[in-house]
This record gives sequence, C-alpha cells and structure tokens, in this order.
Amino acid sequence: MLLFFSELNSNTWHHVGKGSLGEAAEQEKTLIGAGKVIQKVKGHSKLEALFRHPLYNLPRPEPQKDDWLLRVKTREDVKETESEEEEGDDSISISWTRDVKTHPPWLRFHLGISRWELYNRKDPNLVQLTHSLATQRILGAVQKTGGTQLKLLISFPNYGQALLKPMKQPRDAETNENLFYFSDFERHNAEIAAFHLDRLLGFNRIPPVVGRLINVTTEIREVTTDHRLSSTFFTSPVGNMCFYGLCEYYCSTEHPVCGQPHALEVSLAAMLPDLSLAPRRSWRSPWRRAYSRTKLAQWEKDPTYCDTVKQTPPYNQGTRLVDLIDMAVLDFLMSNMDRHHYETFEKFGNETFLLHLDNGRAFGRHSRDEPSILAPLQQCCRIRRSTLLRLRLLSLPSFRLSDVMRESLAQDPLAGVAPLLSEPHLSALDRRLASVLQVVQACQDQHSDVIYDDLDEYDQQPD
Ligand SMILES: Nc1ncnc2c1ncn2[C@@H]1O[C@H](COP(=O)(O)OP(=O)(O)OP(=O)(O)O)[C@@H](O)[C@H]1O
Ligand SMILES: [Mn+2]
Repeated sequence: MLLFFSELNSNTWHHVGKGSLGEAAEQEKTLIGAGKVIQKVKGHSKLEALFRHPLYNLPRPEPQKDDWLLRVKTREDVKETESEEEEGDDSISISWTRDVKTHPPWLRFHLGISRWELYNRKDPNLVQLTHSLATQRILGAVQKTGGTQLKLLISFPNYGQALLKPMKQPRDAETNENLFYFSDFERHNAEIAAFHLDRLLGFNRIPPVVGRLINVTTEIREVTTDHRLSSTFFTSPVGNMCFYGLCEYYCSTEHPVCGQPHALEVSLAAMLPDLSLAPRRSWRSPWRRAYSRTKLAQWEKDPTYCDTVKQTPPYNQGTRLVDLIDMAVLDFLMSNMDRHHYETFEKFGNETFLLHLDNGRAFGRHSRDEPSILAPLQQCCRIRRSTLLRLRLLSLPSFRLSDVMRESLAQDPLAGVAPLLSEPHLSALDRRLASVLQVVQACQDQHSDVIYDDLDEYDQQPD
C-alpha cells in the first residue's frame, strides 16, 4: 500500500494515469448515442471498480464504545429506567429486541452512525434502508417545521420516518440567472444527487436519500392529519392535484406542487435519530454568504480571512478546517451556494465529521461555475490528502466522476422515470473537478503545507 499511495502522489502520477489505466478506459468507454446512455459495457462497472480501489477501502480502527452515536440499552439499563419512571405504558408494543436481526433498517442505520461517518458504504443495510423508503406504505405525512421551504415528515409502518421534498420545477430547468442564490427553489433531484456525490467522494456525511413516485392524493392528502396542510390542496385548471402547504417561501397558490394528475416525484431522506436521543449542534459557516442583494460577507472582502479562521476555535485544531474544505469541494462540484450552517452530533464534541444536510439548492445551473464556493480551499490552501487523491482518481478516464455519478444515480428508483441529472449537469462535474485540482496545484506552487496528511498511518503499515 505504501507504494501505491506514493505513486498516486508523485509527479509521474499523471503519466501512470494515461498509461495502463487510460488504455483500459478507452476500450471500455461509456457509449452514448441517440440520447441513450448505456451504463455498463459487458458487465464492467466503473462504479464498482472505484469502490474496490484502496482509497475507498482504507482500514479503519474498529470504533470504540464512545465512537458510536447510540447503543442499544442493556437489560440492566432498562430495569433502571423502569424503576425510575412510572409504569403502565400501554401505548405501543415494539417487536424488536437487542438482536440486530429484529431491527428495522432505519434503526440499524441509526445504530451504525459513528464519530467518523454517518454510514459504512459497505453495510448491506443501506440497500435495505433505501428500498424500504422507496416502497413502504406511507402511513402519515405532516409538514416539517423549521427551514424556509415546504417539506413533509413521512412516517412508515415500521416506525421509520423520512424527510420529503417534492419536485417543484421540471428536471431540466436551469435556475434563472437573475435569481439570487437565496431565492432559488429547492430541487428534489439535488437532494438525491448530493447523497450520491458525497458517497462517491468517500465522505459518507449525507443521510441516504432516495427518489419515489408518489400519489399525491392517496399517499398525502388522504393520510395526512395535518389540517393546515390539507387545507392547501386544490385541483388545478387542467385537473392535476396540487397543494402548497404553509412555509416562509413559495408556499402559495402561485407556487403549487402538482401531481400529474396524481403522480409526483419526491425525494425521501432517511431521518437522523431524534434530537432528544442524539442532540446536534448547528455551526454557522465562516464562509457564510451575506444573504443580501447588496452586502458582501467579510471573507469576500478580506484575502487574508483564512488566517483569522485558522486561529479561531474549533478551526485551530484537529480536522475541522479540512472538514470544512471537504464540504466546500462538495458544494463547488454541485454548485451549492446555500451552505450557511452545518451540523455535528453533540456527543462527539469537536472530534467528528460534519453533517452535510440540506442540499436542495445544489445542481441549479450547469452552464456556469461559481468559483467563490471554493473560497475556503483557495484562501486556506489546505486539503486532506485522502480527499485530494480521490479527486485525482475521479479525474481519470477509468473512474471519471461524471461516469460513476451517472452509474450511481441509475440505481435510484426515479432513474426509471428520467435520469436524475441531465448530461450537461454531469459534464459540469468533470469541468468543476478539473478546477478544484487546478486550485490545489496553484496552492502547491506557492505553499509547502497544502496537504493535510491523514494517510500517514497507512503508509507506515507494511504491505
Ligand atoms: N435527514 C434529516 N434528518 C433529520 N433532520 C434533518 C434531516 N435533514 C434536515 N434536517 C433538519 O431539518 C432542518 C431543515 O431542513 P432543510 O435545511 O433541508 O430545510 P430548508 O427549508 O432548506 O431550511 P433552510 O431554509 O434553513 O435552509 C435542517 O436544519 C436540519 O436540522
Ligand atoms: Mn435550505
């Protein structure tokens, strides 16, 4: 493994890429013709090859007790709380036990959250979790409070829940260039695509999101107990079932969410554990935008802004700064300008990953890039080595980001309706990835401490 990483890092690395790896890629080029995209050629999968790569299989120390977000109570714990609390709870009987086999997928997801990632990519439960979100009967739907745009909290028979964001505009609509980022609609496909992109970058910091075609009438209107929500349903002039809900932005007759006439595309995100079990802390991003038509934020005016951030807790210690830069890379690739806050699990203090929640405003425009999203990278000139090496890998023809993204998104149930990202959005990913690598190169030309080496422990291991 030592040899492998040093090879990736060396100057000859690009040459290596164009050699053996490049040739193989030429032979297995993804075929695109007459608007039809063929995902795999004779069973060859770039996605599978990517996930087989050592950079996606770094040995991690087994998490210790304190590295898990939650744990199942032992019989002793249960006895203690029973004696403390009033007995006589006849509400619900739950049929799962401490035996993992009895746990529904959402519970296994919660129990799998660790200090370092939200899920393990190889955990077979992930497929079960997304499958259950995509297929289970919808028992209830109420509006979720908090946040500015309409979203629903969906509940399922196995006590699982999901955060629903509806399709609000046609898939291929490009955001009007005269709209400010803070006036943009949220997109259901952006939530889905962001989950896939985050996973492809090896971060695993976005809760699993899946697409689903629902029936607005039978699966929302007829099951909701939320009167404020049901009072906003109406039949549109062409006979489609629409609703708009109550929220700060775009909840009006002028901005209806409509079925065709009942069918509606939505995204469903697995819910994180309840805040009472796993409280989270919300952090204001140092590179937050001004959310104003006229004002600039401090970081837009001060080229030495990062020097201040680097001295400010929690960015002056541990991995917080490079975590933030990982997030900036993710956001630049998908052109998300709306990252005003990020969250962490309180239990893990400052030594933990950052949750990349709320990605609905990503993937709005494919014809333009937004360099200012990369400001943290460009101003701090710092990046995790594992992130950089994965980005370089994804820029090679044999693992090309747009190709693995296309293949990954094809796994979503809504891909059967239409591709989740149009081809121009996929090529924008490759173009932006090249820009990220250029920014890193420019940093390396000027500074010597650009790379935050999170792989040194692996390099020292014998082969
Ligand atoms: N998968 C999830 N599980 C639990 N809570 C979530 C999940 N995703 C988002 N949330 C919570 O719900 C809140 C609102 O969600 P989101 O940010 O997507 O909505 P929003 O309307 O875009 O909010 P805002 O306008 O503040 O950006 C988030 O701040 C987050 O705390
Ligand atoms: Mn938002």
